[in-house]
Amino acid sequence: MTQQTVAMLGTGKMGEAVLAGLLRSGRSADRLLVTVRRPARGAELTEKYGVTVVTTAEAAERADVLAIGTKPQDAGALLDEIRPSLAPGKLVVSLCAGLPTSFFATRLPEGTPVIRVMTNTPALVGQAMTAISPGAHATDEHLAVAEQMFTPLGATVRVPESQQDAVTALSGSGPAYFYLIAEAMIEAGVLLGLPRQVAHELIVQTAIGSATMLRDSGDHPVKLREAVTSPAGTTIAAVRELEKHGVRAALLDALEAARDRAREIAGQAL
Ligand SMILES: NC(=O)C1=CN([C@@H]2O[C@H](COP(=O)(O)OP(=O)(O)OC[C@H]3O[C@@H](n4cnc5c(N)ncnc54)[C@H](OP(=O)(O)O)[C@@H]3O)[C@@H](O)[C@H]2O)C=CC1
Ligand SMILES: O=C(O)[C@@H]1CCC=N1
Repeated sequence: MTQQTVAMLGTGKMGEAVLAGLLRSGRSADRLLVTVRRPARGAELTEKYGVTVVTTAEAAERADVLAIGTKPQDAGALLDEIRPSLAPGKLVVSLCAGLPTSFFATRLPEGTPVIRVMTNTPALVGQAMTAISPGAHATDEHLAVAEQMFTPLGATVRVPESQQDAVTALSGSGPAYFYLIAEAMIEAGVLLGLPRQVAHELIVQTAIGSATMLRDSGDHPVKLREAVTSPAGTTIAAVRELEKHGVRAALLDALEAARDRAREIAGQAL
């Protein structure tokens, strides 16, 4: 399959992570266009990645794939800019949390194929988790184009669009939860008297080791946790505190809140 030209419309934290991931995976910079709201941001992206900054109209004309990387709240205004210049056959790929493909379809020319993806910032290091859902006019060929775009950035999975708000709560926001836990564990190390840098190194390597075992062993997390938890040992003393403080229930509530917020964002944008 030939490399398509991808335009990232709205290149902030997530757009940049995808852009960097695409370049890192071997896509050439001359197949990548970006649009920005502020010229200084455009200059920064060109200097860092060698990509071309274009107007929204140029992106709509030149790119095969238009990736929407604005905040959901800014997507409507962007679509108003795209609509007059969008030629038939262009694929629109939304990175936006909450917004259904119908949000895009109703604001773009009839028949425009739209794919909704939920990816995450580890795209920067080739470890993204991307969930892909086709909208009304997206064919298997369009899905293949989206997969060709995101597979080099990490893992991909196809999900029904109805599951995308849940996906957003789990893997879209997921890195933030792991960083929060890492931050808290490093603080605990400081509380226990370790130098901050040592605590940082211990927790980062422990996170990498644990994540690698989770992925590579194929074992359920319960089995891996039990293997660490010696009878009358140290781990069970900590686990008792975590359970006492409701960490499990907090995570259930937290992810439900994230899912609900995705729905609310959609409700506000429609
Ligand atoms: N951050 C994350 O981890 C994830 C984010 N997402 C989704 O990705 C999208 C972007 O999020 P994030 O990167 O965090 O947000 P940012 O605010 O960092 O990025 C959005 C970018 O869009 C730019 N922008 C807004 N309107 C326009 C326009 N009309 N033309 C060109 N550029 C425009 C903004 O410019 P300016 O700099 O002027 O504000 C900004 O650079 C959201 O929809 C979010 O739901 C999905 C998964 C994970
Ligand atoms: O916080 C957000 O809304 C975005 C979507 C998923 C991760 N970050």
